Amino acid sequence: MPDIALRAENLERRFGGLRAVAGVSLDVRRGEIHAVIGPNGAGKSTLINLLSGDLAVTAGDILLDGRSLRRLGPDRRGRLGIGRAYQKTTIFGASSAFENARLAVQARAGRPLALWPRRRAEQATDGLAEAALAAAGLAARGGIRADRLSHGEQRQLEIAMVVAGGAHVLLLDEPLAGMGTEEARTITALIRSLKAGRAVLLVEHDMDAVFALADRLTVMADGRVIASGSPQEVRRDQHVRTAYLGHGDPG
Ligand SMILES: Nc1ncnc2c1ncn2[C@@H]1O[C@H](COP(=O)(O)OP(=O)(O)OP(=O)(O)O)[C@@H](O)[C@H]1O
Repeated sequence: MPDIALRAENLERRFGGLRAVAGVSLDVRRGEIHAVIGPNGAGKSTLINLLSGDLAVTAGDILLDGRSLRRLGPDRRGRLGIGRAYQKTTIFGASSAFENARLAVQARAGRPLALWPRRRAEQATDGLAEAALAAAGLAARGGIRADRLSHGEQRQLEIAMVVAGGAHVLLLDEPLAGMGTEEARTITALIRSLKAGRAVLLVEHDMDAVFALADRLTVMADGRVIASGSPQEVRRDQHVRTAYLGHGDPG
């Protein structure tokens, strides 16, 4: 049986007369990176917003391990294990990278850790924060003020915070946007390392990264899925080549 963590069923979102997402179904399995690609305006960001709970669905459903999330807001979804890396909006610039990671652990921990003896709770929180920083390649940068980190490191920190928050489903919206080659390589390796034990949904315009990372690819255009399958299958799909990738080889 496929190990489906997150499922979108006939998802739809209208903005007035526009169907930005028009009946999208897809699965994200544990241990896999499922990339969603498509031209500008295809509905990719809207889809991520529907999955995270930042936007309400017009129709359809979202299932996390079989449980409907449709009526839950982003905070509830976060506590159930859906983590979204927002572009810098969650980082406190004046706090250190470590303190940011620590806050993310505390936000997840809530009551359970609060019931522990104070010293033990603090040690556990620190340990989880350090582990998350290490997982994001920032083990040596914990003491640096977040606003002094490079652009790429700040993106690493956002990912560390999602990991620190205990997410097992990760929603990544253009994690490579605005990155230089070296930074993109670091983040690509980081994303690859995250899929062990987690389900990753990745929206990304960098096709080199997409084809390097994706285990499964869904192509959207005009709010609909026009193709879905392995990267090799999608690459061969004539409809996709015409609609999006152009006639040339995508890379
Ligand atoms: N809040 C909104 N109100 C009205 N229309 C919206 C809103 N958000 C998105 N849209 C429209 O929905 C469609 C899909 O937009 P969306 O941002 O999801 O596409 P996208 O695939 O993420 O594009 P890009 O690759 O440029 O980020 C577009 O036509 C967009 O103008």
